[in-house]
Amino acid sequence: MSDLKQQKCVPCHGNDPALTLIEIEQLKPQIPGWSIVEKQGQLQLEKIYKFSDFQQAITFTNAVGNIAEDEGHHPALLTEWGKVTVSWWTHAINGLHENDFIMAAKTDEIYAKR
Ligand SMILES: C[C@H](O)[C@H](O)[C@H]1CNC2=NC(N)=NC(=O)C2=N1
Repeated sequence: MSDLKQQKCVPCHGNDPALTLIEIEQLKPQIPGWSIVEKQGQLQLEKIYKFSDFQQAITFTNAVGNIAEDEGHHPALLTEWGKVTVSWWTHAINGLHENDFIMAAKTDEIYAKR
């Protein structure tokens, strides 16, 4: 399988099935440090990134927002002093799609290159 962070999100209109638990377990090793959490009955990818002040956290938040707009796939972002909590899931299917793993990998790349 090619590197997730090099992939583009595919349009998801709610017809695709959510990933199965087996598919999720197969993809998870490619996004180390991300947790699978269940919120309001939906599986989501979640990761907390650490920073040394608020400015760095908000700069990272904006960079993640920019790739979300580029890819047409949007996260939940909680920006606090010194940390940003990023959550990816696919609203259209109330669950996880490969797009979420692609975006998680791209989020890690932004953090690594900041
Ligand atoms: C029309 C538009 O592409 C859709 O509403 C997109 C926008 N961004 C999205 N982001 C996420 N995370 N899930 C979606 O289902 C979704 N749908």
